[in-house]
Amino acid sequence: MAAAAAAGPFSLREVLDAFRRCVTEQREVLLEPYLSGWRGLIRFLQSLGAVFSFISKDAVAKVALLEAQHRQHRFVSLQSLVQHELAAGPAALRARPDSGCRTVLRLHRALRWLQLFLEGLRSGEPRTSVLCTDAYNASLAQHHPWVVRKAATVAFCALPSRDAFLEIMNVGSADEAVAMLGEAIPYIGDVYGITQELFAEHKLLDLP
Ligand SMILES: CCCCCCCC/C=C\CCCCCCCC(=O)N[C@@H](COP(=O)(O)O)[C@H](O)/C=C/CCCCCCCCCCCCC
Repeated sequence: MAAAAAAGPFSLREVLDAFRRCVTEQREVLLEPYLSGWRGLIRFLQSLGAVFSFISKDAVAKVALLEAQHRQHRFVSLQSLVQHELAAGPAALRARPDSGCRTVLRLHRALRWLQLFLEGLRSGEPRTSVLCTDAYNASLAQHHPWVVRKAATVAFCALPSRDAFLEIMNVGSADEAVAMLGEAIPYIGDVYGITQELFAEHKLLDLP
């Protein structure tokens, strides 16, 4: 938990750099920058206040689980993690509530939410709660029970304005922030696309 909650202000540039460093020439997704990108995002979420703590706690726990596996097995990439866990057989993997694969899958779905949300912010729509709800309904919501969906949509009403979001990104003027979003979204989309293919290839997109 401590590592994922590391101090320091949010910087979209750092998150962008982390996701840019994720993808290798061989189209592998490196675990270290992937987790670093998530740690940056979590820092942002934690700065939004207690109303979002049930979400950040879940994200912190998932990143911490992957950090522990990264330390223990020295996985370099998502591909090596998947290969290692599949070696025990698909049935054994499906039975594990603490597998790296099911944890990555949850973050992977959240990455799709992020991609859609950032696209919305870039589009100029000022109502962040609407942007966030739309992105959520098109991604994570279908995997969450009613009570989580309800709590999430209530929390979204407490989101700061679009202008505040652009300021918190810490990259200069609103125009510069929007430009950086345009730069960041394809990197995030690339990581999402490669992970989606990897999980589809191994029939892991519905891990319980
Ligand atoms: C300048 C713009 C930058 C935007 C930065 C956004 C920062 C967002 C940081 C983190 C995103 C949250 C990641 C949430 C991961 C959720 C994983 C998940 O689906 N977990 C559920 C299933 O887990 P298992 O039970 O199967 O282990 C779990 O039940 C979830 C519980 C918490 C509710 C999750 C709601 C997620 C809403 C989407 C994030 C909204 C954040 C809004 C902040 C802008």
